[in-house]
Amino acid sequence: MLCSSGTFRQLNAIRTSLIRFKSTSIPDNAPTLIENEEWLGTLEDNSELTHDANIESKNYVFDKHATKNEKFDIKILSRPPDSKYIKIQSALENFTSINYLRQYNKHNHTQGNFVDVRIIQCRSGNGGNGCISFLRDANRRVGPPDGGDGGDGGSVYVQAVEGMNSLSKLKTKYIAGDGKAGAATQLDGSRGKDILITVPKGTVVSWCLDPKTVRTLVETELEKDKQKPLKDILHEHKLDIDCYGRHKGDINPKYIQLFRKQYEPGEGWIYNEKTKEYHEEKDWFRKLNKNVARYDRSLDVDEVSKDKIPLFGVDLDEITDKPLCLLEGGKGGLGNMHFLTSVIRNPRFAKIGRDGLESFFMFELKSIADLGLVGFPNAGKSTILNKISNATPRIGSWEFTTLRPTIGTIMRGPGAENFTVADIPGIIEGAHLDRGMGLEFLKHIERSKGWVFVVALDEKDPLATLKILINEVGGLEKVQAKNILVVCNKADIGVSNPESMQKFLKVQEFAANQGWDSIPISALNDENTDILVEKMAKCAQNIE
Ligand SMILES: Nc1nc2c(ncn2[C@@H]2O[C@H](COP(=O)(O)OP(=O)(O)OP(=O)(O)O)[C@@H](O)[C@H]2O)c(=O)[nH]1
Repeated sequence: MLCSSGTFRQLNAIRTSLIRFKSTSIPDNAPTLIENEEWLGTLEDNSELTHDANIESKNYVFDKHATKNEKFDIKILSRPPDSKYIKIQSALENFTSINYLRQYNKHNHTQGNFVDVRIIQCRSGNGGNGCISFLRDANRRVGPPDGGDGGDGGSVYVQAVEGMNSLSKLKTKYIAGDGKAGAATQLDGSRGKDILITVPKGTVVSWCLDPKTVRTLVETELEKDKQKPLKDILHEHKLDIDCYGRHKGDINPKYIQLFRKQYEPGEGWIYNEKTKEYHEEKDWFRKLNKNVARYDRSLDVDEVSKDKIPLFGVDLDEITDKPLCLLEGGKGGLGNMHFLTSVIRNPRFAKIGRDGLESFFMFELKSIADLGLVGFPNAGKSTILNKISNATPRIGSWEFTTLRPTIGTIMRGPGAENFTVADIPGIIEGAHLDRGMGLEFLKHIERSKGWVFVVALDEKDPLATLKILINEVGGLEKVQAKNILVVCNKADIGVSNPESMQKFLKVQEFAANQGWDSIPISALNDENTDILVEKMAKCAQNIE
């Protein structure tokens, strides 16, 4: 395009003034000298910072989800004011999964897609480093500092969602992204990528040990005594842990304190051109660092207050609306633009980013269904589930057909609520004494609202069987805390035999004395199964 010389001169004048304006302007989002001095001034307070001041900042996030029941034995070693933390000691078995360790081959964890325990390594991202940079333009070789801050490291979150019923999709490692370093022209580094681990409703997430460390210990112990049961090894070894209460002054341990590998307050500088030693000799740097050390301490306090995991686990028994932060990313380091003061014109230093956190977590799927079927092998549990639900469990007339839980959803048509039922691995007599699969099976129905005891009427004494079952799952008192229904299956066998009727009546009387409902059915012939569904639906409702 052609233009007259006058217009050209005008355009040129505008361009020059724009360039001049740009080159001489002080960066607009960098803190000014006055702001920096004010900020450093606020750090001059000499009172001691304690993490008590901030203790509740993260706890409320977990409060709703921290498991209510104290599930295992702990010994208190010391408490404040004798120590900073509530120091506890507890057996190793509480911080690992026996089931997980028993099955060295990870494929053993699965039957189909069902996986109920995983030990997972998680790491939140490190913060990016602050940048050392100075504005440069045609007029100034070294202008004011303009090094941006490092980005914060990504965090690791967990959330219980609809539509999952296994932990099989979880990875063995989740690593959040590191924050990017800050850059010249006040550019802050980008935030590291967050990680969201989605799990099924009913998952409990607890802090645990690195399984490799535990295996090494187990192997060493087994070298000494090959016969020693795994359970005993894990029970005998104790672990000391630093804990914290629910709130300031609480002397009962509720949270495990996690610690970052972190620099000491006043450390964590990066220097350019001049060395650390050069700076440390200068009064102006020492004075600045005294204040910045206090800033570091405040970060420390903030981290300590956030880096806590409920001692007995995070109970995701409901869908969580918002993800819960398991490990928070490290904060990004300050760029040199924060250290411009009337004394320090050329801050050739910046702060490094804070470290992220690394930890192992045990994910256990605890409540897998509203109801759990409880019965010895061959009682007909799989057949029942097969008849009343969409599940297709394996059925066989031999013991231990069911090795992993099968979950069936019972659809009750419009207007009626559906419910889920789990057929769990067969209980055998002595399971509570660790025979067979031990009490592993119990954890799947521990949280179920109701238990459905299944006995077979072709047995000699179904009532005696029922009593043994009650004993195996923890005794009458424990059972009474649940909604209970007693099912007498195989009612077709000896149907014309009055003895069979007598067996049912005995069971019914015992059940009624406990306030429980009972029903005779023949799962095989589909007899009484419709009434069974109605009774089960009642059993699956919340206890008033
Ligand atoms: N006669 C008769 N046989 C039944 C009835 N219900 C189940 N059976 C048979 O009993 C055997 C065992 O049934 P399952 O349903 O596999 O028993 P289970 O309790 O699930 O057994 P595990 O999976 O080993 O715990 C099978 O041969 C079934 O056909 C019934 O009502 N009447």
